[in-house]
Amino acid sequence: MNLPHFYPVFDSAAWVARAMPLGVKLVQLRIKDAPEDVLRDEITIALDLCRQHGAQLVVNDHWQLAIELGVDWLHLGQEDLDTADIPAIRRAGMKLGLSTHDHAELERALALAPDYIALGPVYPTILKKMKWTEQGLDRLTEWKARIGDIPLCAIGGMSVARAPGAFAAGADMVAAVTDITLNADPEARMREWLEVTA
Ligand SMILES: Cc1ncc(COP(=O)(O)OP(=O)(O)O)c(N)n1
Ligand SMILES: Cc1nc(C(=O)O)sc1CCOP(=O)(O)O
Ligand SMILES: [Mg+2]
Repeated sequence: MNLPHFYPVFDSAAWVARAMPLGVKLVQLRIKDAPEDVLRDEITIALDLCRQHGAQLVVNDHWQLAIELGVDWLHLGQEDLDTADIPAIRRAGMKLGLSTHDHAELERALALAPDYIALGPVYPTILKKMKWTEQGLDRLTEWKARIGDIPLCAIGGMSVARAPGAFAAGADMVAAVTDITLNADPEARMREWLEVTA
């Protein structure tokens, strides 16, 4: 499967609106802790924006809403897998990306035949508290050898400067949050990302 190499992750449709005119073709909407009506509105707006611009929207966590709203892609972590209805997600024709952080999680993910596998945190992240320390680039190489043709996404502390190293180590895609959202000029930063991942 040919997925774009740049995969920004945002917490609102407003960010998706900023990314679309720049030519971003794959974006994740990752909204934690919002009421269902807000989530529904945000996903609907982001989905419309992505469709207008020929981009793919990945919804994080909220698989029931993603099915209801006709989203094509879903991202789930290991805890999400404990409660998600994978057969229902597959029946809805959705493609699935899964988080992994250790070997057991990787084997669990592979058993579900995902459409991409994410490994993180490749570098330390300031976005959220995690029990895993940085995985490092060698781990990306190890993951790629194990998963073969399944696209591998590097996440956690990724930056424009770090992206080439992740690709050289075996990543097919690089996901980033704060390198964009905390930048003084997020649009310029996204353009840099598009250049380095072209
Ligand atoms: C591309 C990508 N990789 C990993 C994650 C993390 O998912 P998860 O472990 O479920 O944690 P939350 O993002 O839900 O806090 C992701 N969202 N995207
Ligand atoms: C949401 C997320 N998941 C991770 C994982 O390792 O599963 S790391 C991460 C945060 C990514 O944000 P930033 O690019 O700002 O480090
Ligand atoms: Mg999750």
